[in-house]
Amino acid sequence: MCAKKVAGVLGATGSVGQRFILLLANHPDFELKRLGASPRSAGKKYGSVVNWKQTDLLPEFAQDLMVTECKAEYFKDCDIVFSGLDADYAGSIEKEFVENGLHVISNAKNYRREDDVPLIVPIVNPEHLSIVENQKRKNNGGFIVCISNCSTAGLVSPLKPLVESFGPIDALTTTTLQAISGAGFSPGVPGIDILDNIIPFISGEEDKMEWETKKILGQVSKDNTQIDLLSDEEIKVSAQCNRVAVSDGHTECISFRFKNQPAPSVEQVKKCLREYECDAYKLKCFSAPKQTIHVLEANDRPQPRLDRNRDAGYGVSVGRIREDPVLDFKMVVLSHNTVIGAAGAGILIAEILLAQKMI
Ligand SMILES: NC(=O)C1=CN([C@@H]2O[C@H](COP(=O)(O)OP(=O)(O)OC[C@H]3O[C@@H](n4cnc5c(N)ncnc54)[C@H](OP(=O)(O)O)[C@@H]3O)[C@@H](O)[C@H]2O)C=CC1
Ligand SMILES: N[C@@H](CC(=O)OP(=O)(O)O)C(=O)O
Repeated sequence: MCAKKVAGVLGATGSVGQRFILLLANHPDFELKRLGASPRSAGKKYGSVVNWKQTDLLPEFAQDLMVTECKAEYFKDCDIVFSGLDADYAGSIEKEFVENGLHVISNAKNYRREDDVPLIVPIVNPEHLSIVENQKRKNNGGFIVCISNCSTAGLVSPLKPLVESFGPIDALTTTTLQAISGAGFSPGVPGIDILDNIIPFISGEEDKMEWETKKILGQVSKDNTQIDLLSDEEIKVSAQCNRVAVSDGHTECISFRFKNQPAPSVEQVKKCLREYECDAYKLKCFSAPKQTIHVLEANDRPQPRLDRNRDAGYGVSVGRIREDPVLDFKMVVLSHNTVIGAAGAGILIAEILLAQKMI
C-alpha cells in the first residue's frame, strides 16, 4: 500500500476548516498534519483555539495539532493544501503557497475568475483540472484549483447530465434558501437577525452564481491552457439569494429551458438524473457519491434536515421535477454547502488529482 499523502488545512478553525478536519479524520489517502489560521490562533494547540460547532465531536487526532500562521515555510512537506481562508486574506497567502511550488485547493473566491485556474465542482467538471499543467510550468510545480461557490455547486450538478443528454440549456433561473453555516463563523449571522426570519440578500452571491455557472459548464480550450466560458448569448442565468434559519444545506428552486425543442419529457429528465454517474465514482475515489443525484418522488422533498447527508453530503438531491409554464421544467435542488459545496468538494478534487497521478 502507498504511503498517505501529507495534507494541510488553511483557515482550519472556520466553518469550512472544521468540516475539512472532520472529513480528513481516518482518510485512506491523506494524513492531515499541518493546520493554519490567523495570527490570533497561531502557536497554540488546535483543541484550545477552535470554537468547535460541528454536531460530530472534534476528532482526537486534531486536538493536539499545533496551529501555525499561514506561511508556505510551515507547509513545505505537504503534498496538498486545502484552503478555507477568509477571502480577505486568501489572495496573498494562497499566492505565496503556489509560488513556493505547493498544490492548493481553495474555497475562497479570489482566483476563481483567473483564466488558467480551474473552477471545479468535482461531480460536474473534473475534466477542467487538466489546465493546471499550464500553471505548474509557471510556478515551479505549484498550482491552485478553486472550488465553486456553494450555491453554484448545487445548481450545476443536475444541469451537467441534462446538458450532456439533451443539449444546451439557454435560460435558467434560481431562487436560493441558504443555510447560516454558509456565512461562516467569524462573525457569522447573528441569531437575532435570522431567528423567525429570512434575509433576502447575500452580498455578491447572485453575481457569483450567474458568472460561475458559465465557467463550470464551459469547455477546456484547444491548447489546454484555459476554460472557454459559455457566452451571455449561449445561456442566460438569473439568481435570487436568501438566507434562511437552516444550519446546513442550501435549497434552490430552479427553472430552465433547453435550446433544442421539443424538450424531453419529465420522465426522461428524471431517468437522466438518476442514471448519472460522476467520473470520481468511475475512478473509484474514496469520497465519491455512489448515487450522484438522488431523484426524490415525495411531494415534500428534498428537505435540508432529512436529505442533506445523502451519500455523506457528497450527493445532491432533486425533487418536485415538473413542467414549467414559462420555461421547460422546474425543480427543487438541495446540496450540503460545506460538504459538496466546500470542504468535501476540496477532498474529492484531491482524490481525483491523486487517481490521475497529478499530485
Ligand atoms: N461556509 C461555506 O459554506 C462556504 C464558504 N466558502 C468560502 O470558504 C472560505 C472560508 O469560509 P468560512 O469557513 O465560512 O469562514 P470562517 O469565517 O468561518 O473562517 C475563516 C478562517 O480564516 C481564518 N483567518 C481569518 N483571518 C486570518 C488571517 N489574517 N490570516 C490567516 N487566517 C485568517 C480564521 O482563523 P481564526 O479563527 O484564527 O480567525 C478562520 O480559520 C471563505 O473564503 C468563504 O467565502 C466557500 C463555499 C462555502
Ligand atoms: N456565500 C456563501 C458561502 C461563501 O462563502 O461563498 P463564496 O465562497 O462564493 O464566497 C453563503 O453565504 O452561503
